[in-house]
Amino acid sequence: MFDETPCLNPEEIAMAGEWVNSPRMNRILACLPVEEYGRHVDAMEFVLLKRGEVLFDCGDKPAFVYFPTSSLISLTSTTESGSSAELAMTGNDGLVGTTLILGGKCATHKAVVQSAGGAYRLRADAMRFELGQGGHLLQLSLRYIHALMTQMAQSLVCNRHHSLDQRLCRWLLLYLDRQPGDKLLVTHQLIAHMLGVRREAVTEAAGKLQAAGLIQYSRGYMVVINRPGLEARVCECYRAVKTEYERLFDEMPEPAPARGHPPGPTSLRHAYEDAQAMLRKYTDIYNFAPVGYFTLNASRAILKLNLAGAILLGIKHSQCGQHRFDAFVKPEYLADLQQFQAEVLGGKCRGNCEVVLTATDKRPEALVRIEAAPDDNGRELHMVVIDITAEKTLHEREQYQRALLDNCPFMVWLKDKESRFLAVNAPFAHTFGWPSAEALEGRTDYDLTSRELADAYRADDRAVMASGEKRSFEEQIEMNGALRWFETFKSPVVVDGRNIGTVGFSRDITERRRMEAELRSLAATDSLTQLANRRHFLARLEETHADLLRDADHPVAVLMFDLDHFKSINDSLGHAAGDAVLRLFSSLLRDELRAGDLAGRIGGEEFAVLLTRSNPDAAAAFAERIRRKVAETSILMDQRRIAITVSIGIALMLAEDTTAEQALGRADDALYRAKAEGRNRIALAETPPPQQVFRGVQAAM
Ligand SMILES: Nc1nc2c(ncn2[C@@H]2O[C@H](COP(=O)(O)OP(=O)(O)OP(=O)(O)O)[C@@H](O)[C@H]2O)c(=O)[nH]1
Repeated sequence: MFDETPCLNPEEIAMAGEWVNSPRMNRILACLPVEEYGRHVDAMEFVLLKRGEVLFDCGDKPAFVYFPTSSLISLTSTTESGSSAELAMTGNDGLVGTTLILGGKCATHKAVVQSAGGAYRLRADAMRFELGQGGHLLQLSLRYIHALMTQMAQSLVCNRHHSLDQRLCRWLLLYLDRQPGDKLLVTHQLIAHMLGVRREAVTEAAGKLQAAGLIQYSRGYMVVINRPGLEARVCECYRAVKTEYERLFDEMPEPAPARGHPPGPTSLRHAYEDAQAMLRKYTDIYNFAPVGYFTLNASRAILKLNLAGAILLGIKHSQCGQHRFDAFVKPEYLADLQQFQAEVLGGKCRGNCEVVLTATDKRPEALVRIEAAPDDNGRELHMVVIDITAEKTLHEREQYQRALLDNCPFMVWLKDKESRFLAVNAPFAHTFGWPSAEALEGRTDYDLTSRELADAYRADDRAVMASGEKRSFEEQIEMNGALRWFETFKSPVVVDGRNIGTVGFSRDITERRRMEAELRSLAATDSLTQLANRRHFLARLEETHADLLRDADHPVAVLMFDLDHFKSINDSLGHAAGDAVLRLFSSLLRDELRAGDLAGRIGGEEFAVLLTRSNPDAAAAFAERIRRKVAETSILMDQRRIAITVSIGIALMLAEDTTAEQALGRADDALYRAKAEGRNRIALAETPPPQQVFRGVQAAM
């Protein structure tokens, strides 16, 4: 029938290339509502058809339905003797594969590419599924078949009753209406074939049209240069077909890019561009949304889904219709999903449901939140599916972190670089008397404490951020009327090498401090007398000596005391009585001390006293007061009155002393002398001269 084998010449490629890229160039596809269009487009495949290519032959089972955009397809019928004629032609006005739509198994005609160009094709099974949905595509397809039958019937009438000139005009105009541009890549032989007449007759008729200035032809192609002239000359068969085709598109509810009068190539192109722009926008929003969009029918077959949805399920975007959503849901969640669907379709207001999707080869199991609404008829479910696995994991991790923080015995806080609290733990909020940790978020130290303290904390934070170093300190803060000790650690929070805030830990160490003080005191105290023990007394003696070396203007006196004949008390009355005497003497001693002075028990019944900022006279007066008080005191025990006396040695600590114990040694020597001289008396160490010290004391004795 065609003298060329299937091919594309450069001119055809240029023409096709100009038009190939938009499914909306096909008027049926352009008439589909955007939603339905979006669903089909993904399943379609673009093909560049070569002139002479047979899409299917009579008796074939068509594997695809074609929606030509810039190609033109002839539907032809061939007799047993081999002669053929064109039944109808289909271009961007329709589809090829009507057998499928009408439910037939095999094609009753042949579909052959008459003019090379582009087409989109949909697999037969996908088309059947779409037709089964009863949507706009079905309506349009049936209407198109009606228009096609009109074209066939009109061709039959025309071929029988009208002149070849008119038939040629009809054929050329039908051709032009179905493909872009005004150029027809046809030979006289081809036209003759299509019209079922001899080539010479076509050449003659074409010659007339060319002579009338309506067309121009050269070998292989024809250009229409006066379309109105052709329309004036054509018979009514063309207009009958055209009217039917316009009705097909005009009565569709959805606005189509091409309406009203037959669009010329330019207006058609604009309409396509607008439609394409709108589609691109819509498709982008729909497909690149960060959540999955799904439309399910009553049995939860996926009618439509976007790119994110396809990725979530691990299926191809074009595979909608082949899957049920249930296949991706873990079985234990199916009942809830079904109930959710029933409630949504039944108009009950259920916010969402959460189900777990089974793992795919691209991702592990995913927890998704589904929000849904019914379509207008309450039959389909429009779902937004959000993968909340990460959100849930994050939430759980936050709960763990919160538990960790709240159960931490420290107060913990995080501050931004403006010293605003980003997070604090429950102990922190509790310590400052706030109802919850959350209530402190966004607040500052100025909301918690005095301006002065808040200023200091702010300065600390800045110092930590500026230096990038940790800081720790102990401080005493008045809290609820009581002074409490806190130990605080602050560190910078570093992200990508920048200090963006601080993290702090603090704990109340009031009790620890109290215990430490108690331990220190216990370690320094003689348990029997509650005076300083020997170790503590000697330590203080050392410190005092060091002070004296720095400041010799404040003399220090060291006194040694020893109870006289103490052994006899022990021996005669027992050890407990001896202890009682030691305690009594200690209390007498303590009563005479000024602040800054220290008394210690440095041996069994030996005591020492350190008098700071003293002088020989004052030290002697102190010693004398003690001696007299002891002598005047007696203890009644086992109905016996026990009299006690004490001997005392005094020495001044000298700046020349190389050790503190030298002064103690001199006081001990003086004590020894006091004992030797008869006890119950005071003796002053050799240096400084004794007469200075004893002035007035001797007189008292
Ligand atoms: N009850 C009691 N006795 C103690 C304690 N420590 C030491 N002693 C006794 O104190 C006595 C000290 O006796 P001595 O050193 O001989 O001195 P003294 O009897 O006081 O005689 P002079 O010091 O020379 O007057 C001993 O009997 C010790 O056992 C103590 O903690 N309690």
